[in-house]
Amino acid sequence: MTTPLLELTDLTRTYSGGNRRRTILKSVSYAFEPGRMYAIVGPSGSGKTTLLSLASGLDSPTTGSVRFHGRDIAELGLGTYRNRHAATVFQSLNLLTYMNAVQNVTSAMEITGVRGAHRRERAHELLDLLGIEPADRTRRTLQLSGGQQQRVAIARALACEVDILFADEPTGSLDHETAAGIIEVFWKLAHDDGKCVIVVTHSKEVANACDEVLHLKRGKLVPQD
Ligand SMILES: Nc1ncnc2c1ncn2[C@@H]1O[C@H](COP(=O)(O)OP(=O)(O)OP(=O)(O)O)[C@@H](O)[C@H]1O
Repeated sequence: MTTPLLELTDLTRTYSGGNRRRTILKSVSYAFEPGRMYAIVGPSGSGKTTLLSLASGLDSPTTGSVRFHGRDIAELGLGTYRNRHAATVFQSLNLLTYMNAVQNVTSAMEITGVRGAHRRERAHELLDLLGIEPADRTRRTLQLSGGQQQRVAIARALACEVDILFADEPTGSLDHETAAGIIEVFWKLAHDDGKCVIVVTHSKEVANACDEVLHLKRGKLVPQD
Protein backbone atom coordinates (compact mmCIF):
# COMPACT_ATOMS: atom_id res chain seq x y z
CA MET A 1 0.00 0.00 0.00
CA THR A 2 1.36 3.48 -0.89
CA THR A 3 1.77 6.17 1.76
CA PRO A 4 -0.89 8.90 1.37
CA LEU A 5 0.19 12.45 0.56
CA LEU A 6 -1.67 13.82 3.57
CA GLU A 7 -3.10 11.66 6.32
CA LEU A 8 -5.20 12.77 9.27
CA THR A 9 -5.30 10.16 12.01
CA ASP A 10 -7.68 10.30 14.99
CA LEU A 11 -7.58 14.10 15.06
CA THR A 12 -9.26 15.68 18.04
CA ARG A 13 -9.42 19.40 18.82
CA THR A 14 -10.77 20.64 22.10
CA TYR A 15 -11.04 24.34 22.93
CA SER A 16 -10.95 25.42 26.57
CA GLY A 17 -12.36 28.71 27.82
CA GLY A 18 -13.08 29.54 31.46
CA ASN A 19 -14.25 26.29 33.00
CA ARG A 20 -15.71 25.05 29.70
CA ARG A 21 -14.19 22.57 27.29
CA ARG A 22 -15.67 21.98 23.84
CA THR A 23 -14.53 19.21 21.57
CA ILE A 24 -15.01 20.44 18.00
CA LEU A 25 -13.33 17.54 16.16
CA LYS A 26 -13.77 13.98 17.38
CA SER A 27 -11.33 11.41 16.09
CA VAL A 28 -11.23 12.60 12.48
CA SER A 29 -9.30 10.33 10.11
CA TYR A 30 -8.90 10.74 6.35
CA ALA A 31 -6.26 10.26 3.64
CA PHE A 32 -5.89 12.85 0.85
CA GLU A 33 -4.27 12.05 -2.49
CA PRO A 34 -2.47 14.19 -5.09
CA GLY A 35 -4.31 15.17 -8.28
CA ARG A 36 -7.68 15.43 -6.55
CA MET A 37 -9.93 18.23 -5.42
CA TYR A 38 -11.76 17.92 -2.11
CA ALA A 39 -14.56 19.98 -0.58
CA ILE A 40 -15.07 20.17 3.17
CA VAL A 41 -18.65 21.18 3.85
CA GLY A 42 -20.87 21.45 6.90
CA PRO A 43 -22.99 23.91 8.86
CA SER A 44 -21.55 27.09 10.29
CA GLY A 45 -19.61 26.32 13.46
CA SER A 46 -19.16 22.62 12.63
CA GLY A 47 -15.36 22.95 12.68
CA LYS A 48 -14.36 23.31 9.00
CA THR A 49 -11.86 26.12 9.60
CA THR A 50 -10.57 24.29 12.68
CA LEU A 51 -9.92 21.20 10.54
CA LEU A 52 -8.24 23.28 7.82
CA SER A 53 -6.01 24.95 10.43
CA LEU A 54 -4.84 21.57 11.72
CA ALA A 55 -4.32 20.04 8.27
CA SER A 56 -2.42 23.13 7.05
CA GLY A 57 -0.14 23.29 10.09
CA LEU A 58 -1.49 26.56 11.47
CA ASP A 59 -2.70 24.88 14.67
CA SER A 60 -1.89 21.66 16.52
CA PRO A 61 -4.38 18.92 17.38
CA THR A 62 -5.28 18.11 20.98
CA THR A 63 -4.66 14.47 20.08
CA GLY A 64 -3.94 12.63 16.84
CA SER A 65 -1.60 13.37 13.98
CA VAL A 66 -1.27 15.05 10.59
CA ARG A 67 1.19 13.21 8.36
CA PHE A 68 2.74 14.46 5.14
CA HIS A 69 4.23 11.61 3.07
CA GLY A 70 4.08 9.52 6.25
CA ARG A 71 5.90 12.02 8.43
CA ASP A 72 4.22 13.82 11.35
CA ILE A 73 4.20 17.54 10.47
CA ALA A 74 4.99 18.35 14.12
CA GLU A 75 8.25 16.46 13.67
CA LEU A 76 8.88 17.97 10.22
CA GLY A 77 8.25 21.43 11.72
CA LEU A 78 4.99 23.30 11.12
CA GLY A 79 6.89 26.25 9.57
CA THR A 80 8.74 23.99 7.14
CA TYR A 81 5.50 22.22 6.23
CA ARG A 82 3.69 25.52 5.59
CA ASN A 83 6.55 27.11 3.66
CA ARG A 84 7.54 24.20 1.47
CA HIS A 85 4.66 21.80 1.14
CA ALA A 86 1.25 23.24 1.95
CA ALA A 87 -0.06 26.73 1.26
CA THR A 88 -3.32 28.32 2.33
CA VAL A 89 -5.49 30.93 0.65
CA PHE A 90 -7.35 32.66 3.46
CA GLN A 91 -10.72 34.36 3.27
CA SER A 92 -8.98 37.67 3.95
CA LEU A 93 -6.51 36.88 1.08
CA ASN A 94 -3.52 38.41 2.89
CA LEU A 95 -2.33 40.30 -0.18
CA LEU A 96 0.08 43.19 0.23
CA THR A 97 -2.24 45.74 -1.36
CA TYR A 98 0.44 48.45 -1.84
CA MET A 99 2.41 46.03 -4.03
CA ASN A 100 1.58 44.88 -7.52
CA ALA A 101 0.75 41.28 -8.44
CA VAL A 102 4.31 40.33 -9.44
CA GLN A 103 5.73 41.78 -6.20
CA ASN A 104 3.12 39.91 -4.15
CA VAL A 105 4.22 36.61 -5.66
CA THR A 106 7.98 37.28 -5.48
CA SER A 107 7.68 38.49 -1.86
CA ALA A 108 6.07 35.15 -0.93
CA MET A 109 9.09 33.41 -2.49
CA GLU A 110 11.40 35.68 -0.50
CA ILE A 111 9.62 34.93 2.79
CA THR A 112 9.87 31.20 2.21
CA GLY A 113 13.51 31.30 1.14
CA VAL A 114 13.25 30.78 -2.64
CA ARG A 115 16.31 32.59 -3.99
CA GLY A 116 17.60 33.51 -7.42
CA ALA A 117 17.00 35.70 -10.41
CA HIS A 118 14.34 33.39 -11.80
CA ARG A 119 11.83 34.60 -9.19
CA ARG A 120 10.26 37.29 -11.42
CA GLU A 121 10.09 34.88 -14.33
CA ARG A 122 8.36 32.27 -12.16
CA ALA A 123 5.95 34.93 -10.80
CA HIS A 124 4.94 35.81 -14.37
CA GLU A 125 4.48 32.12 -15.19
CA LEU A 126 2.16 31.66 -12.20
CA LEU A 127 0.18 34.83 -12.95
CA ASP A 128 -0.11 33.66 -16.54
CA LEU A 129 -1.40 30.28 -15.33
CA LEU A 130 -4.02 32.10 -13.27
CA GLY A 131 -5.10 34.33 -16.13
CA ILE A 132 -3.81 37.68 -14.87
CA GLU A 133 -3.10 39.76 -18.00
CA PRO A 134 0.41 41.30 -18.25
CA ALA A 135 -1.03 44.84 -18.05
CA ASP A 136 -2.78 44.00 -14.75
CA ARG A 137 0.32 42.52 -13.14
CA THR A 138 2.04 45.83 -12.48
CA ARG A 139 -0.90 47.69 -10.90
CA ARG A 140 -1.25 47.72 -7.12
CA THR A 141 -3.43 44.77 -6.16
CA LEU A 142 -5.84 47.18 -4.44
CA GLN A 143 -6.78 48.34 -7.95
CA LEU A 144 -7.64 44.82 -9.15
CA SER A 145 -11.13 43.29 -9.05
CA GLY A 146 -12.11 40.82 -6.32
CA GLY A 147 -11.72 37.90 -8.72
CA GLN A 148 -8.30 39.09 -9.88
CA GLN A 149 -7.19 39.55 -6.26
CA GLN A 150 -8.34 36.01 -5.51
CA ARG A 151 -6.23 34.73 -8.44
CA VAL A 152 -3.18 36.68 -7.26
CA ALA A 153 -3.67 35.20 -3.78
CA ILE A 154 -3.67 31.71 -5.32
CA ALA A 155 -0.52 32.53 -7.35
CA ARG A 156 1.08 33.74 -4.12
CA ALA A 157 0.14 30.49 -2.38
CA LEU A 158 1.59 28.47 -5.27
CA ALA A 159 4.82 30.48 -5.39
CA CYS A 160 6.78 27.88 -3.50
CA GLU A 161 5.92 24.74 -5.47
CA VAL A 162 3.68 23.34 -2.78
CA ASP A 163 2.00 19.94 -3.13
CA ILE A 164 -1.14 20.87 -1.21
CA LEU A 165 -3.30 23.94 -1.60
CA PHE A 166 -5.86 24.77 1.08
CA ALA A 167 -8.49 27.43 0.57
CA ASP A 168 -11.06 28.76 3.04
CA GLU A 169 -14.24 29.93 1.25
CA PRO A 170 -12.38 30.98 -1.91
CA THR A 171 -15.52 32.05 -3.78
CA GLY A 172 -17.35 33.58 -0.80
CA SER A 173 -17.46 37.18 -2.00
CA LEU A 174 -17.40 36.62 -5.76
CA ASP A 175 -20.14 36.79 -8.38
CA HIS A 176 -21.21 33.61 -10.16
CA GLU A 177 -19.02 34.04 -13.25
CA THR A 178 -15.87 35.00 -11.33
CA ALA A 179 -16.46 32.14 -8.91
CA ALA A 180 -16.74 29.72 -11.86
CA GLY A 181 -13.33 30.97 -13.10
CA ILE A 182 -11.76 30.32 -9.68
CA ILE A 183 -13.29 26.83 -9.54
CA GLU A 184 -11.75 26.13 -12.96
CA VAL A 185 -8.34 27.29 -11.71
CA PHE A 186 -8.53 24.89 -8.75
CA TRP A 187 -9.77 22.08 -10.98
CA LYS A 188 -6.80 22.52 -13.34
CA LEU A 189 -4.31 22.71 -10.46
CA ALA A 190 -5.56 19.34 -9.25
CA HIS A 191 -6.09 17.56 -12.57
CA ASP A 192 -3.40 19.11 -14.81
CA ASP A 193 -0.69 19.91 -12.26
CA GLY A 194 -1.28 17.05 -9.81
CA LYS A 195 -1.83 19.23 -6.73
CA CYS A 196 -4.00 18.15 -3.85
CA VAL A 197 -6.61 20.92 -3.49
CA ILE A 198 -8.69 21.08 -0.31
CA VAL A 199 -11.42 23.69 -0.15
CA VAL A 200 -13.68 24.65 2.73
CA THR A 201 -16.90 25.89 1.22
CA HIS A 202 -20.59 26.64 1.65
CA SER A 203 -20.99 26.78 -2.14
CA LYS A 204 -22.84 23.98 -3.94
CA GLU A 205 -21.07 24.93 -7.21
CA VAL A 206 -17.64 24.44 -5.61
CA ALA A 207 -18.69 21.18 -3.94
CA ASN A 208 -20.15 19.85 -7.22
CA ALA A 209 -16.83 20.49 -9.00
CA CYS A 210 -14.85 18.46 -6.45
CA ASP A 211 -13.82 14.82 -6.74
CA GLU A 212 -14.75 14.19 -3.11
CA VAL A 213 -17.16 15.98 -0.80
CA LEU A 214 -16.52 15.50 2.92
CA HIS A 215 -19.14 16.52 5.46
CA LEU A 216 -18.27 17.61 8.97
CA LYS A 217 -21.08 16.37 11.18
CA ARG A 218 -21.00 16.38 14.97
CA GLY A 219 -17.20 16.43 14.97
CA LYS A 220 -16.79 13.60 12.43
CA LEU A 221 -15.71 13.79 8.79
CA VAL A 222 -18.07 11.75 6.62
CA PRO A 223 -17.51 11.24 2.88
CA GLN A 224 -20.59 11.85 0.71
CA ASP A 225 -21.87 8.73 -1.09
N1 LIG B 1 -9.53 29.54 19.11
C1 LIG B 1 -10.73 29.17 19.49
N2 LIG B 1 -11.06 29.13 20.81
C2 LIG B 1 -12.29 28.72 21.20
N3 LIG B 1 -13.27 28.32 20.36
C3 LIG B 1 -13.00 28.34 19.05
C4 LIG B 1 -11.73 28.76 18.54
N4 LIG B 1 -11.76 28.66 17.18
C5 LIG B 1 -12.99 28.20 16.87
N5 LIG B 1 -13.73 28.02 17.98
C6 LIG B 1 -15.11 27.50 18.02
O1 LIG B 1 -15.14 26.23 17.38
C7 LIG B 1 -16.35 26.07 16.64
C8 LIG B 1 -16.00 25.71 15.19
O2 LIG B 1 -15.44 26.87 14.56
P1 LIG B 1 -14.94 26.87 13.05
O3 LIG B 1 -14.51 28.25 12.72
O4 LIG B 1 -13.96 25.77 12.88
O5 LIG B 1 -16.31 26.50 12.31
P2 LIG B 1 -16.69 26.57 10.76
O6 LIG B 1 -17.37 25.28 10.42
O7 LIG B 1 -15.48 26.91 9.95
O8 LIG B 1 -17.73 27.76 10.73
P3 LIG B 1 -18.11 28.81 9.54
O9 LIG B 1 -18.75 28.01 8.45
O10 LIG B 1 -19.10 29.71 10.23
O11 LIG B 1 -16.87 29.53 9.14
C9 LIG B 1 -17.13 27.37 16.80
O12 LIG B 1 -18.09 27.17 17.81
C10 LIG B 1 -16.08 28.37 17.23
O13 LIG B 1 -16.63 29.38 18.03
